[in-house]
Amino acid sequence: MSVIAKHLGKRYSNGVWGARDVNFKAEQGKITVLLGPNGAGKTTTIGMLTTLLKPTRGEAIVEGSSTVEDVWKVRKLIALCPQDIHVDNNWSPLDAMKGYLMIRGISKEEGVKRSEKYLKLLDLWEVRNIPAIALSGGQRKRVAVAMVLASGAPVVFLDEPSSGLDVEARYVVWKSLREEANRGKTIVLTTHDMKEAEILGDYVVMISKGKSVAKGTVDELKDRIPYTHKIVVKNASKLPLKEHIDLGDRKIIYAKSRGEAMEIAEKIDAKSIGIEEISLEDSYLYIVGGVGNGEN
Ligand SMILES: Nc1ncnc2c1ncn2[C@@H]1O[C@H](COP(=O)(O)OP(=O)(O)OP(=O)(O)O)[C@@H](O)[C@H]1O
Repeated sequence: MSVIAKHLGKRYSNGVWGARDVNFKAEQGKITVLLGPNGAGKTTTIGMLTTLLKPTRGEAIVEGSSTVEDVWKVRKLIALCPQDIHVDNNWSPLDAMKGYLMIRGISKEEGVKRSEKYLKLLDLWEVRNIPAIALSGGQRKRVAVAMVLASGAPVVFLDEPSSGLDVEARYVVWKSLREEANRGKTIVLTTHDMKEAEILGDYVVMISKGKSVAKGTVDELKDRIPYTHKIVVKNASKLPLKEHIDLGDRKIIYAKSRGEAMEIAEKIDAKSIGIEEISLEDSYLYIVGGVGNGEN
């Protein structure tokens, strides 16, 4: 099952372009991550891919079917975990899951089986009978993730599935998403968290100001930056070097090798200084910061 975005754009009725030109292909058995800051157009893109929003331009295609012309065909193939989740306050996680699966046409017996499996997988078994009003925000979020994974839909979209989760809960969600991808699901998720994209993304699509500006595996995206290491300087008011990125609490200088990084580091007088290999965040700053070439 594949998901294709082709020059996808959406202009809202107030004239704002939520997305301008998004292009990518999400493949079966892989986790495709749409990575971008607040307001980049990730939710708008997910809306078009899931038939909730009609594109103003371009095409969204799920397994060969257009999300505009074949709405119901597409809807049968997909499940969506939205950014803002609503679980009825009186329903327990177990009831909510069973109800959701029933609506999706899954038999009662199978629904119970799947609910149990995914509540355990998402570490919700202990709270399965507690009314949702008594759950934490993170537990509610995990209920929603459990629902879409249990749906059996071959294509799953998740809009910021781990925002608001603590470290432990994030790992639980990440592990369950990886298992589902390994079982052959096509997973498309959004995040603004570089670490999440780096850990989870088999394929990462960087979105900036409504456009997909770069895409590829994490390693491919890292190769777009002509550096291998960075010197991270904390609490330094001034640096003797002109070329650095100022991130407020940290200042970053890039180097083409560990040796070069060590040479630069020796010249800097600061209390806290470290040398690190470059990460996806550096690649993002390089590409989205306008130094790299845009791509579509
Ligand atoms: N219903 C709407 N009507 C008008 N403008 C909208 C609407 N929804 C989103 N926008 C605008 O479209 C742009 C993209 O928003 P979108 O929610 O898609 O971004 P995002 O990348 O998902 O951001 P976040 O990480 O904050 O969720 C923003 O400028 C936003 O203000």
